[in-house]
Amino acid sequence: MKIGIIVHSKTGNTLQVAKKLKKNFIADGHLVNIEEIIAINDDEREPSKVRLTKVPIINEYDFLIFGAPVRGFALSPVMAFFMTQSSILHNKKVSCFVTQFFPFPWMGGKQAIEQMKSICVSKKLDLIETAIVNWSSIRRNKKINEAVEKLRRTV
Ligand SMILES: Cc1cc2nc3c(=O)[nH]c(=O)nc-3n(C[C@H](O)[C@H](O)[C@H](O)COP(=O)(O)O)c2cc1C
Repeated sequence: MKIGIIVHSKTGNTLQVAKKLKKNFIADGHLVNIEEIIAINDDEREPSKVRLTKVPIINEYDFLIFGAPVRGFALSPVMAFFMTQSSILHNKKVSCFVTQFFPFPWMGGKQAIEQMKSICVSKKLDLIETAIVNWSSIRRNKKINEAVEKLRRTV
């Protein structure tokens, strides 16, 4: 299967999880690309005002994984903008994950995932699985491995 891991990552945490996921998918025999979303105004808080410098073409993938950081108890505006404006084919299979600094999912991770879920519903995407990685958790590595395994099983 051809898998696209679509990532917004400023300080590298989300990208680190994406790279681990990619390694696992390759071991499972899939074709995998990481596509980074980059914005000129990465700190913009209003999704509709985000301006992207790099817009990945994602229609060629059979399965999409979206990965993004939590910003201000919500999904990063850059990912919110990309997912909302992107002309993704209806019924495409997707999974989503977020990374957040705080140790508990209710401190932004859950809210960000809910946002991703509602974008998927509005785009008629088939959302298969979601995962949250809490970066400051003392069990961070375990959480990364659990998220990777969870997402890996969905493909
Ligand atoms: C402006 C801003 C707001 C943030 N808000 C939250 C938050 O509400 N909850 C949280 O747990 N982490 C928050 N974080 C931390 C990031 O979600 C976390 O460090 C994430 O793993 C960064 O991912 P990246 O390295 O891929 O950019 C925030 C970071 C920034 C820069």
